[in-house]
Amino acid sequence: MGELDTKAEIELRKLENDGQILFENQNYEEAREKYSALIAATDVEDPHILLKRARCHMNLNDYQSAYADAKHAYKINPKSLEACILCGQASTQILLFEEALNYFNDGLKIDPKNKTITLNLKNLHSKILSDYNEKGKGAETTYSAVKFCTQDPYPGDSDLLNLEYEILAKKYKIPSEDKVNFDAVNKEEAAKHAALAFRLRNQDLSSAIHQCTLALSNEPPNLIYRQLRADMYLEKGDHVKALSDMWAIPKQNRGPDIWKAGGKVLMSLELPISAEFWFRRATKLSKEGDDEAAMLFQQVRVDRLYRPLTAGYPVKVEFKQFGRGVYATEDIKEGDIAFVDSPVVRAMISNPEHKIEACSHCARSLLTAAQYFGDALETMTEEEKELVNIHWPDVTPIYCDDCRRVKYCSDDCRLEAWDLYHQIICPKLNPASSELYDLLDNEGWGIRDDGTKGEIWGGHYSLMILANIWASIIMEAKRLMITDGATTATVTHWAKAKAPYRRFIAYGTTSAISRMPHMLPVFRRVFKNSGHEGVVFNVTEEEFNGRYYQATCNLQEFSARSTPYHAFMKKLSTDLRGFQMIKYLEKSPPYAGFCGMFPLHACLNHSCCNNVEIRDGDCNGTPGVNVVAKRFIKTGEELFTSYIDNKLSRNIRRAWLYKSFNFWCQCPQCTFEGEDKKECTNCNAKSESEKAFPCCSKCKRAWYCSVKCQKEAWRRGHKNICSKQKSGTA
Ligand SMILES: C[S@@+](CC[C@H](N)C(=O)[O-])C[C@H]1O[C@@H](n2cnc3c(N)ncnc32)[C@H](O)[C@@H]1O
Repeated sequence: MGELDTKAEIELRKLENDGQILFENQNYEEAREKYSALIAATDVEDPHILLKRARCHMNLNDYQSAYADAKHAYKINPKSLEACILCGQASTQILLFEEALNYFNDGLKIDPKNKTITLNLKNLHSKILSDYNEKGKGAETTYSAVKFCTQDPYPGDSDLLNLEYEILAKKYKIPSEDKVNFDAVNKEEAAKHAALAFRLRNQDLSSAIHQCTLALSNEPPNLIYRQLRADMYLEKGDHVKALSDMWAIPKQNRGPDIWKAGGKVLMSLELPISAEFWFRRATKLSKEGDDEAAMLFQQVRVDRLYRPLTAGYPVKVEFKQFGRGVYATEDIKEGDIAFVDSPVVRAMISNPEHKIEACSHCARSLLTAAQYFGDALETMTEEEKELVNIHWPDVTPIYCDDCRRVKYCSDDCRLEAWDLYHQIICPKLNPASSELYDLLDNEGWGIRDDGTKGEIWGGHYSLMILANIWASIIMEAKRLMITDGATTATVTHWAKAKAPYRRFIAYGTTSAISRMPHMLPVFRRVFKNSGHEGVVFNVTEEEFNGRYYQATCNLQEFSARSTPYHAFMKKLSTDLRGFQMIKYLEKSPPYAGFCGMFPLHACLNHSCCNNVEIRDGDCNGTPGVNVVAKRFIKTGEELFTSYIDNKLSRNIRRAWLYKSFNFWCQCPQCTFEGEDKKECTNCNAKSESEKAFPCCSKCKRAWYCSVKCQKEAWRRGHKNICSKQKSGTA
């Protein structure tokens, strides 16, 4: 046996040596074959061999395979500098720029001065820039958010519409069906009064309206007179009467302008569903050419959806050129909380380095004394240990009774999670879902359907975000179906169940399925079983892509601000013996990281000179986010967060934002900062010599061809951004 082993070992070593020699002789094809044979022959996955094969792939321009091997090596040993570099290089080639940046940054944590990484980062930036230049700056001004937003009705809107019609009938005496008197038509008499009305319109509006009324009493079905009177009522500011006339014009005869004008009146009467209905018709009839109608539609919709969320905060959500945005309704002082928000869905971020337990439902930290104090706990005196025992809160997790794979901080959380989503993905009830937890435990790796081992989930965030979204949609559809006494979940049930997630926009340039082709079958297996016959949910390709990018665009990291350590400190401060613990309490506690989708926070647009920052904070007693003013924000001003590292140079910032979020940033920082030393930041004149233009002596981020340009730029806005402290989202 021993001899056989040795023989096999010799064979393996020979394969490795041959591979090395072939590689050195630049015969990458054959070297790759040797390494493949070596990998197939060994049970133990060796990151060194994987990296060697990855290098062969790189030289053969097979970047996808190089990335797969390098990532495999990185998974086995995330502390390998080589793996970080190769992962970064391969992902740069396949245009996964964010991944590349993350890998290079990981590498810099291991070796902060690594020259290869510095060079590769330069290469990455120039790749992003060439992408940016290719796509062109022509797109900069053509962006209009309204084109991306649907006008589909929300489930339940038809009931609300009927309610609004009742209000119109009762309060404003506008009947839902027009009851026009078609008897006694005297066209000649009518025409005389109408002619007078036209003549008087610019001199005496009230008399003109009176004449038009006489015309209509002589010829009630005349739609021209009715529209004329509606227009004049609008001019006079008598909106309800104007609406009454517009209402009396049969639907098929209303032109887009009437629908739009009626929508405006309904908007002013605070009847949003009817207003949406009228603006929708105006948009449709104008063949989507009427941007004002489309914009008004979104403004009404946003107001009705977000007003409940902003109640009690000095902010409101409005729809403008860049879509939804958050605006101050009162002055907000520096350091004040503008609003707090809790996630509609959340999941823990996997951090194999320090795994801090937390409640998987509400994100409360379950940090133990052993995790905080480490080895010091062993060496403490008996009295000190006693202090820890008495004052460290009980953080024993409560497991799901059935699967025992999910932890909670309390029975309340366990029960709530069960009711809202967990029973759909509890492995005890739905065995297929154990795959999800296995993938979580293995950072997205597992055995694929074709029997090979490799990465299955390749997202930047926890796959439980998507799992929890779908599970909660299924649970809600099921609940609605049972409440209605139905045996199958209807289209309306599904639409209502999905409604909370319609608030989040999605943007992505590549297909999530092509990025991780092995994941969709797993989700399909898990969600086809809801434990209820009439509730069948198919994770379609569109659903997978859409939700994947919804999460990508809107997720925010957060963690519980108050941890068991803080509770311990508080209790200790009331204990006279507490002082002896001070020496152990210097380091801040480790946090359990979560990511979540927050409905109001997701409306914050980006600026490179952001005026708010996101901090961890409680919302209704559970961990959420606080949106805090970084400086004084005037009433009416928009609140901006930052999506990126603001310290990057202008062109890199803009290229990143374009690539990841599909917009060219036009914030003051981008407007009044230059990127080319030989181009005047103010007038765009190019330097005729090799010499750069003189730069702003303060911030050194703008170049001017003349003192005149410098002064002009300063006045126009450079002074507001010059030397402003740059910071990313906290
Ligand atoms: C998290 S959302 C912010 C809210 C978004 N405006 C909406 O209507 O849902 C991110 C998206 O908002 C838009 N956006 C954010 N900041 C922007 C800016 N400074 N200029 C143009 N569009 C921006 C982009 O479409 C981006 O993909």
